[in-house]
Amino acid sequence: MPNTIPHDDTLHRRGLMLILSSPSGAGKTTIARKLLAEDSEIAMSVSATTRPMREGEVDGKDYFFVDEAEFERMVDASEFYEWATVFGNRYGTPKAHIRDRLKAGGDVLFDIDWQGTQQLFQKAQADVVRVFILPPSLAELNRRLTGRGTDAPDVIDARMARAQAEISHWDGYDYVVINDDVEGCFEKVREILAAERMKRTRQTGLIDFVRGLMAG
Ligand SMILES: Nc1ncnc2c1ncn2[C@@H]1O[C@H](COP(=O)(O)OP(=O)(O)OP(=O)(O)O)[C@@H](O)[C@H]1O
Ligand SMILES: Nc1nc2c(ncn2[C@@H]2O[C@H](COP(=O)(O)O)[C@@H](O)[C@H]2O)c(=O)[nH]1
Repeated sequence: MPNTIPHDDTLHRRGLMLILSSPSGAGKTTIARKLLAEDSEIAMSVSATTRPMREGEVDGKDYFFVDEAEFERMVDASEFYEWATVFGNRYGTPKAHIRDRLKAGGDVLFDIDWQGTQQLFQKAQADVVRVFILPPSLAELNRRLTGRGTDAPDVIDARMARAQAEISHWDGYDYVVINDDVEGCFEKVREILAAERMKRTRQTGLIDFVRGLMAG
């Protein structure tokens, strides 16, 4: 049995599913982009949506933009891990590639709402890490949605009107982080990810190493 310390620990643990949820505009996408830029062990789950594409978004990178009929076909064909209607549009997490990536020890990052989080947690409890991001205030949330400049005033109003209902799901998460400043929030999410990666139950590759130590 091997009793040397495994060097490449990506080969020695199961991947995890890191979920970021928040009311719209609190900063999930901002934190997710930073994480993806700095951490090569995590990859984004790209959702499918019926929402119209925003300026600057890229099909296949930000979302797979599909029409109602295609979304319905994907639901019928069981192509989604989870799906939900959010702000009047449909969003879903395609299964393709996620299972294989987790098995190979790669992590997957999800930017999904509380409904999707509940569904993923029911299906893959042991692999799921749930992080809820709060804005420092509702006024600041409004400023961020407006300042982003991607949505019409009626869309922003609808998202603000849902903000408190979204926040009410905060207690269905393992971690809650206030996104007051981007760097501070990002550091906290990074620390959560680092600690979760070290969980004994995920470090399957250590079993042989520990057995070797125990055997002397
Ligand atoms: N800590 C922060 N301070 C100031 N502005 C921020 C902060 N975090 C994010 N922002 C800005 O707020 C806006 C909304 O952020 P972002 O798009 O990341 O939110 P989101 O939670 O992904 O929203 P949605 O759910 O609608 O996709 C962006 O313009 C972003 O640059
Ligand atoms: N349940 C799911 N929710 C999703 C998914 N992809 C995104 N979302 C959530 O939708 C809202 C709005 O997103 P936006 O890009 O239109 O601003 C936000 O809360 C996302 O987290 C998904 O696949 N499943």
